[in-house]
Amino acid sequence: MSPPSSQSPFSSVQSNPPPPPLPTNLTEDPLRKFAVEVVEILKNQGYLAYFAGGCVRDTLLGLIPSDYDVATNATPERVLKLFRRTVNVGLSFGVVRVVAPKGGWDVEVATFRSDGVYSDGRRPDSVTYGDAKEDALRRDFTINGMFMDPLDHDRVIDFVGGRDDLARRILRAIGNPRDRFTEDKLRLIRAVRFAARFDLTMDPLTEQAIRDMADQLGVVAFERIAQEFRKMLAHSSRARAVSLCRDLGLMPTLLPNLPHEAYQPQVNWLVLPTLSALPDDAPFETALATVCNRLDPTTLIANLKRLRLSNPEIKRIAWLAEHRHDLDHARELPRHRLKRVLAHPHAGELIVLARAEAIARGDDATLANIDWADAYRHDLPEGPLDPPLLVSGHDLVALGVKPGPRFAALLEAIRDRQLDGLITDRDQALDLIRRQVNRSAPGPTAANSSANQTLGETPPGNHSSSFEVHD
Ligand SMILES: Nc1ccn([C@@H]2O[C@H](COP(=O)(O)OP(=O)(O)OP(=O)(O)O)[C@@H](O)[C@H]2O)c(=O)n1
Repeated sequence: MSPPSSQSPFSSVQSNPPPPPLPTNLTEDPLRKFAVEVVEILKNQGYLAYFAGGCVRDTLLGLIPSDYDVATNATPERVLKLFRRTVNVGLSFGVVRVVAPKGGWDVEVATFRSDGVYSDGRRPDSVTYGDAKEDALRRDFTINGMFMDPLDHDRVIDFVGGRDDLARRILRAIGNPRDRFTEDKLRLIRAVRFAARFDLTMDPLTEQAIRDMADQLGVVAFERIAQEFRKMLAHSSRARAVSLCRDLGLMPTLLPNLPHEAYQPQVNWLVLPTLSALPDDAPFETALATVCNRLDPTTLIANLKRLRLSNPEIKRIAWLAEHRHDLDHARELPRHRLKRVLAHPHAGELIVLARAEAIARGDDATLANIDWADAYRHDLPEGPLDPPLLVSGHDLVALGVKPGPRFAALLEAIRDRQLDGLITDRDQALDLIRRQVNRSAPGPTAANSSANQTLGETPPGNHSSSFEVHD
């Protein structure tokens, strides 16, 4: 490591005009203020220190960075000594997390380095501390390879042409794309995420390298792939991201067993217009349910487990997938069934998904049904869906029903009728049971099996009541 120097080593670097003044919401950002303090402390000790990577890109795009990375020529050991609250997040890579004195904020400080061989296709086997230029050249894309000096009017230090590419909206790997992707295969999907998120055109060489190496994405741990996929699907640019994954051949690794059109560029795939029709802030679960729309439940769950989703996430997506068409004929659905769907915690998300699909299909009749269901949902009373039971198990015994599975089914059917607005008092409920018991005579066996058959869930669009008694 060269001795600390306060003189800029960047005289050979293309000198960029300082970016326009930062918007007030950025200068007031407490995380940025803390990151500037970190740079200041390093510089006061005679070290070089800059903002690096994604936070520079975001600032130049006028966005508020969600995190700040600082690159410096101070060794990790020096960084650990200079700051009181630190976490050693990757000493072998020269990375130290510096935590704000009162907590709440942290900034990763990394020593300028060049990476050794990447034998696992994900991380370098070793790193060598170097200078800022070497540190820029080891990074993935030109837009992510810039530094910024917040103490010198946000001067941009750009060894890789990132500023031009950002201005021309190009996503380009630094140096030879194949080398960058060979080093770290996760970059294959990061490229898609950045291109979609910032609406960038892919540089042809970078694009060709992704196409050629797409099947190597699978060497990366699924947790990491899933993190990237999740970020893509949670962002409003999700349709372009999924379309790029398809066009570049990444889809089979992300989600195997999708229908044929999910992997074939130029083939009409309804999922893409549906993703475009989702609201910008739709959660990633809604988007993933959209992408997986034609998977059978078992394959769907296998895919979601493979992506290492949590159980609540899997349940949420599986529920959306199971009920995705329930509202297409909402006006014709038995009320108890409609109310149960609409009272579900994810009903709002289901409406969003069903609406987007109807828009994508240009299906105005279905859209009208979904809008009607949405209005109906807002008119539903707050609080628990199920009304108080009008009859009890004792009543059923008194009426001659033998305890067993039929008990629960009969009580459920009474509730359904209450929800349908067909019965409102105890006498009506008792009468209904009496008639059901009489119908089921001559033998309890016949009665029980008929009740079991008819008291199950009614399929969507099926008009028959779940109770066998006809008014
Ligand atoms: N596989 C990777 C991951 C990261 N980086 C470098 O490390 C920086 C920080 O990485 P990360 O925080 O993962 O991404 P960001 O660029 O900050 O993007 P995001 O806002 O999505 O986190 C990147 O800008 C890039 O310079 C890289 O070269 N190769």
